[in-house]
Amino acid sequence: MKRYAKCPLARTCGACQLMDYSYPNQLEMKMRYVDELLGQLGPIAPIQGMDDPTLYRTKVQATFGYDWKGSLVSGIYQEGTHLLVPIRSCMVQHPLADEILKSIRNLATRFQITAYDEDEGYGHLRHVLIKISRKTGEAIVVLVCGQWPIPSSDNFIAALKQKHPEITTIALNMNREHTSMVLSEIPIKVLWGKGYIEEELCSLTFRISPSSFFQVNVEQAQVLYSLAMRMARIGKEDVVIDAYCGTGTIALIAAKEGARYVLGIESNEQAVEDAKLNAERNNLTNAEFICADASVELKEMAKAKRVCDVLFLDPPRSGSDERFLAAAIKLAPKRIVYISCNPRTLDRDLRYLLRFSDYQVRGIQPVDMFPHTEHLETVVLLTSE
Ligand SMILES: C[S@@+](CC[C@H](N)C(=O)[O-])C[C@H]1O[C@@H](n2cnc3c(N)ncnc32)[C@H](O)[C@@H]1O
Repeated sequence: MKRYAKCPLARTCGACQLMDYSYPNQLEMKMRYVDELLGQLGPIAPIQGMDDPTLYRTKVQATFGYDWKGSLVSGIYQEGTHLLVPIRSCMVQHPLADEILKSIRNLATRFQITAYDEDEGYGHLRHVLIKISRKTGEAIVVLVCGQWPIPSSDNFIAALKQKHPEITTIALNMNREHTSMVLSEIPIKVLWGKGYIEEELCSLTFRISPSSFFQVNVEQAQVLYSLAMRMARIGKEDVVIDAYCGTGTIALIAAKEGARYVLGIESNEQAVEDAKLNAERNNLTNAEFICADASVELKEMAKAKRVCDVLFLDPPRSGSDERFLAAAIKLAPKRIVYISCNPRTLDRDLRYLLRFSDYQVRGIQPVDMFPHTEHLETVVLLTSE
């Protein structure tokens, strides 16, 4: 395992809660946590960590404000506070993000673009969201603003593009809400560029738009999805459902594995558009995508007695819900593969499935998708045989 220097900001910034521990110790702690929570439910395989647990994040969000000298800074709020910790370099983020943020700070100062003051409801730049492709090196930059236009907006965009030819999209999200959410509900508007980046995952190409979900650690996402596919054992005759499918990653990998038919269900319209284009881009004609609430759709499918051999679900941190889980039991797939970024809601949902059906947990596989933080992903296989 590669040696790395500990981050000097870890204690102040608070995003990397485990930075004080060596990486092997972090993996041990995560393993113990999963064991305490899920150990009674089924066998747990050793956690899959990274060889080099640094510079892995390809999605970066920074908040803008001022330091005590009045200079424009960007960073993150200290956990649970409104105290902005200025960050110039982060050891878990892709290095291009630090460079782009530095340029934005310099250009904003030059063009007298101010940081948005949430309490006063006054100022321009509130946050910047950056998404980077490891494969192509391209980047999307979303300017989250309380006011638009910002001073010299055209010159600012031209100068940013010139400084970073890697940026292929610059977009705007207006956010004047009193909220901790970075993006508001107002649709993101592309100001310049093609509107997406392309990433490679498990030998497929994926288009990622500014608002679509995509795993932030691409290297570990490949590990996660490969393990999920191994659990799913997809056969040539299998009908597969990928619920909460995002841009279609799991669905399309299952389609490539040779499933007869794959249906992806996702509630974010832009992500569904991306998923459809991703199917075309990868010449996969055995996958379809619909924009719907996963619980509503699965309930309809169960009512219509639709066939499903393998059901993947990869819900947000809040987990799935009883309507979805009850419909999954009724649909009776041969295998359920549950991918979760929150062991607590995973535990809650698994207990529901075990209580109200004959499904048994056959395998639990933790994957360290977020080294140095307290977060992790877990894949679980359930069958009723
Ligand atoms: C953890 S992400 C998983 C995405 C995808 N499987 C991947 O790995 O890229 C969860 C996804 O669920 C979607 N989502 C949230 N609530 C939903 C719902 N009720 N019905 C369908 N999709 C939902 C989100 O938009 C997001 O794309």
